[in-house]
Amino acid sequence: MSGVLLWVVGPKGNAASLLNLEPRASKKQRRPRLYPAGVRVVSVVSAISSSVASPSRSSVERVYEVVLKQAALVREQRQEEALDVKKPEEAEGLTGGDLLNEAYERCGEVCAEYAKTFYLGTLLMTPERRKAVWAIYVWCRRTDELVDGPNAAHITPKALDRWDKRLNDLFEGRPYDMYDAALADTVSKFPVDIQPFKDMIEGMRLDLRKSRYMNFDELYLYCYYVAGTVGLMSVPVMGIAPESKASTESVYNAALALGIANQLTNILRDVGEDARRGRIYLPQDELARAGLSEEDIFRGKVTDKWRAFMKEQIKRARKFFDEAEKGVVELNAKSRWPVMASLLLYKQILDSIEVNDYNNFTKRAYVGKAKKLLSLPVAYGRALLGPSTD
Ligand SMILES: CC(C)=CCC/C(C)=C/CC/C(C)=C/CC/C(C)=C/[C@@H]1[C@@H](COP(=O)(O)OP(=O)(O)O)[C@]1(C)CC/C=C(\C)CC/C=C(\C)CCC=C(C)C
Ligand SMILES: [Mn+2]
Repeated sequence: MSGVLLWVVGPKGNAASLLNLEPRASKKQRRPRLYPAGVRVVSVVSAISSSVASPSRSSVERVYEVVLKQAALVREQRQEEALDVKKPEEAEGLTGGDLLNEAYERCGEVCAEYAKTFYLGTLLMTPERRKAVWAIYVWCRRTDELVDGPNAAHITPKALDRWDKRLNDLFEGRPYDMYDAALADTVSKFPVDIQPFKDMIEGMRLDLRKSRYMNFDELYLYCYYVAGTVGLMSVPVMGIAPESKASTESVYNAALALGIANQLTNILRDVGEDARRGRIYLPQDELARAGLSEEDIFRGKVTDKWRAFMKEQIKRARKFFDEAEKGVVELNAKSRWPVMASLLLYKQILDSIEVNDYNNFTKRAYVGKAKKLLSLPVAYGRALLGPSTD
């Protein structure tokens, strides 16, 4: 893949590079690389904007507006399905093509490389849904890599503006490279709104300028941007079970909750690692109420105050997981299991923090292979439950 980061820092694209497919390399050479190495990035400051960034409302209210908008789009699709309008699976032959198939295949390779368990889970989905989830995954991974990858030190708000512009282009059917082409095809087939994608970029902008969160309201908005958005992007593709009687909004809320729960868990797992980068993704007011200072975090000593604080943070993350779990059973049958499995696996990171006696400063919480394997039949059993029908 060529020119991805170059495009971010300053497009060199021309009409021919809109579908930037390389000749197929040998299997060994084909390890997916998200960005070319050694690209110099120009530093220019730029203004930051977001449709959900308005200071007068709470974060929950702002995010809920996006949920409603996205839910309305999917409600329309469900009505069309009820009227037997052509489904994306059936439309495959109309939009297929070797280049597009190869683009999706590459997205699958990236998923398999970066998130093996998740990739295996997607194999349970229908081919169309699986390919679409891969395309979304790759876009999310690349977006995160901009601020967390090898070139992160050079990424500026201006570079993110370019990535944003490129997103607009692909939603309008003008993809810049093959990964974008896969996503462009996905968003043309499924009722996916651009807003959650834009909001994820906004989360990355936030990461460039902010390293402290005054209260949970601020942290919630950050978690929505970088993770809740993934839930909103995924539901239109995973689909809601046709027999589900749950409201579309409630399913979206559950999807949002899963993203928030995952990100809160990420944050709690990575406290030490983040502190070493000068970052504290914990609500400052709650830290103060627990009698903890920034120095306590940087010192990284597990004290009774820290344990008590962590217990509350873990309790809150678990509430979001519980909220999410109620929605998983409303998804299409073939999407339920992988989502439930990922939920159970991520939730267990919280258990592991407890097992580590809340030492998330120097001990990394992880879920061992045996526990991972055991989660699969448990997830299967819960996924079998199926949607609410009354
Ligand atoms: C009704 C219902 C419950 C539906 C399910 C909806 C659904 C599938 C939700 C998915 C939630 C999810 C997996 C969110 C991702 C959260 C996450 C971990 C975000 C990470 C952000 C930044 O984190 P940070 O930089 O702090 O951490 P790292 O050290 O970098 O890890 C992300 C890295 C953002 C980028 C996100 C991704 C690459 C994951 C994208 C995943 C998908 C598109 C597929 C989701 C599908 C399944 C089956 C889980
Ligand atoms: Mn990251």
